Amino acid sequence: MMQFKVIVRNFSSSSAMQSAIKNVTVIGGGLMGSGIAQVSAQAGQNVTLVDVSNDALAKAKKSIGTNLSRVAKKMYKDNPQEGEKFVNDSLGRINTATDAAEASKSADLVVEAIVENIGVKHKLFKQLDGVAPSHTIFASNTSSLSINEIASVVKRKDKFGGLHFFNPVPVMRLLEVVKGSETSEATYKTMMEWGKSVGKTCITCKDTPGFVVNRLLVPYICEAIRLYERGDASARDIDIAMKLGAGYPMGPLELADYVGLDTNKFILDGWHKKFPDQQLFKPIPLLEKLVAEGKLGVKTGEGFYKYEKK
Ligand SMILES: CC(=O)CC(=O)SCCNC(=O)CCNC(=O)[C@H](O)C(C)(C)COP(=O)(O)OP(=O)(O)OC[C@H]1O[C@@H](n2cnc3c(N)ncnc32)[C@H](O)[C@@H]1OP(=O)(O)O
Ligand SMILES: NC(=O)C1=CN([C@@H]2O[C@H](COP(=O)(O)OP(=O)(O)OC[C@H]3O[C@@H](n4cnc5c(N)ncnc54)[C@H](O)[C@@H]3O)[C@@H](O)[C@H]2O)C=CC1
Repeated sequence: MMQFKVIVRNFSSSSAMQSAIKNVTVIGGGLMGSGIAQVSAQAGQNVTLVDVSNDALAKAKKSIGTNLSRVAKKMYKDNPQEGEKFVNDSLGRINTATDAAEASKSADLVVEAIVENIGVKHKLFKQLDGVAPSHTIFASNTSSLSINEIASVVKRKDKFGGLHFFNPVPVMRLLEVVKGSETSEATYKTMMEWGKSVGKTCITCKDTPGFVVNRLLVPYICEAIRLYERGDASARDIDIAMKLGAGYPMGPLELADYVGLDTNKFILDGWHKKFPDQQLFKPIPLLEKLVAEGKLGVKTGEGFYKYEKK
């Protein structure tokens, strides 16, 4: 029987592939930013994790500590002392800050993982472009926006690309490396090398909506929400169906809650605006309702399901 086993690939500083990137600034300390900070620190890089919210930073540090311990337990199962050192060394490489401009002044790479909103991303990158060193590469972890459009506000368009991670970052092995129309070969090569250095298998994508994974995954999740909304099956049964019938580790509604219903809605709204005739991207009343009620999934304790608040 084929087994679906989640494999955590661990890259300590000693085993990591060398990367030209030593100092990484990760902007946005939510679900994704905290994971990106973790894998970078595990790989021996100096990380500054930035968020506008001190609460988010405190939560991020706590979850990084917990997740590093999970990694250490497996990596150093016969040597708990080494495991503790790995956790402390990795945590010690992560600083936190609330001033993105200041935090970018010493960065070789800035990875942005803030809210999926083009206006907010533009404001951030425009500000950083004026202060970051000229060699600094800018990357967005956007799920659905165009890398060219995000890069349109910076002068360093040759040093701008997409680095799209998957949730949970420490576990999911893929990194989509997105080349914008003006991303230079040198930037692309550095991004690919950096991706490998943080333990990911990198694929290359053009700057098309959703790149590879989300162009397939988001319509699938949306169709599942519509199926549930129509009352064709219960949430639980839809999820069981896709886990047992298609071998997915999570059902589509569980996955929507895991990704965040706000993020799902941002993606769908953006694509609907761009492609109003595409049926798959039409707004979903149930999704709108849940988001309006603040039921964003795991992160708020309720979405399609209820969760214990962490
Ligand atoms: C929206 C976008 O732009 C793109 C996206 O991200 S789309 C979303 C992509 N992600 C997915 O599709 C996730 C699908 N789900 C899964 O792969 C799995 O359900 C899951 C990895 C999330 C959890 O797996 P699980 O078996 O149900 O739970 P659990 O036993 O807790 O975890 C499995 C392993 O991962 C580890 N793990 C889970 N989360 C972790 C984390 N955040 N950090 C470190 N390790 C973690 C656990 O320690 C465990 O390790 P062992 O098996 O060695 O003990
Ligand atoms: N949730 C997911 O599964 C995935 C999300 N993404 C993308 O990653 C990005 C972040 O998503 P999540 O981590 O899920 O969101 P999140 O809501 O968990 O975290 C976003 C964080 O950014 C902070 N923030 C907002 N504006 C900021 C600013 N101007 N400067 C600094 N910090 C700011 C917020 O305070 C929040 O802590 C989005 O672009 C999303 O589309 C990509 C892959 C998967």
